[in-house]
Amino acid sequence: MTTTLTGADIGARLTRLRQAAPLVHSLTNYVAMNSAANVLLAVGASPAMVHAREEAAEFAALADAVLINIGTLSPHWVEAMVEAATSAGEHQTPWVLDPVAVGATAYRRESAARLLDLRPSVIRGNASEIIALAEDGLGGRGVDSTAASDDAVQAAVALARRQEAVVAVTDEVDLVTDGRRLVRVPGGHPLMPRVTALGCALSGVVAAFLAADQDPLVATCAALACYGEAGSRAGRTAQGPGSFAVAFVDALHQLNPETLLRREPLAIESLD
Ligand SMILES: Nc1ncnc2c1ncn2[C@@H]1O[C@H](COP(=O)(O)OP(=O)(O)OP(=O)(O)O)[C@@H](O)[C@H]1O
Ligand SMILES: Cc1ncsc1CCO
Ligand SMILES: [Mg+2]
Repeated sequence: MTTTLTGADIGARLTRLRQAAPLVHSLTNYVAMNSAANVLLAVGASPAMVHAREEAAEFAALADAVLINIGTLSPHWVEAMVEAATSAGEHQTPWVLDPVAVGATAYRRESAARLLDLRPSVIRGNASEIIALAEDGLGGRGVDSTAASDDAVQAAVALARRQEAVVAVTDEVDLVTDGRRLVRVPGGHPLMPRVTALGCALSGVVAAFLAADQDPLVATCAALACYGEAGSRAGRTAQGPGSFAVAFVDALHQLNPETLLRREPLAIESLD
């Protein structure tokens, strides 16, 4: 059975997010911190980049959603991430894991495994990262993907079933699955992977949408669709990666439910 998610459905979720202005506690990497905060503000959320171990649990308890990104790890950060994820679990606060470059080193794999045990609501990565997580193996070229989202369908479904979580794989066409349903989200622009940390910022946007929705699969699709729409719009005026980054934040800020009405409905395919 296939149902759909229309542009109006996505617009309604964007409106809800902006009304709620969710506080997104972000433990993200040094590269992403500033751009991710600006992206979250542009979409209508309230970012806080708080990563000291001494306050991570307390802050996560205040937040509407939590983002944990392993991009620039060190032991103190990992302990803070474990504290924040544990606190999010205790408070039924949704949280997103971004497993940056998880296939690259044993330290990343071990740290990601500890975080997976704490049950993220959503895992968002590129194809190489999702394949590495699902197969507990190697993959990718540092933080960049060497695979396409279509190569990661089986891995994403298997990981979603094993973790009882939503898994999102981003690429030219994004994939979202909770192990029972599968959605393909087109959109975006080829300059997006040429701007660092746009994927990291997207994981924060997914967290913001989760805070305002009961269904994490639908919330994730809405986040990806809004991001893709803003990316397509920014690509119309950008001269290259530098001006794209600026145009993209402006496009996210200008995005409104009316502009989303023209989007093709997304098919929610049942895997049962
Ligand atoms: N070739 C492409 N065409 C259109 N959109 C793309 C393309 N590649 C990636 N995107 C979009 O870029 C955004 C970021 O996804 P990407 O897969 O680059 O994340 P990532 O590899 O984790 O990024 P980073 O590690 O730099 O933060 C997503 O919205 C995705 O849809
Ligand atoms: C470039 C880079 N290095 C570590 S994290 C990061 C941001 C993109 O994932
Ligand atoms: Mg990434």
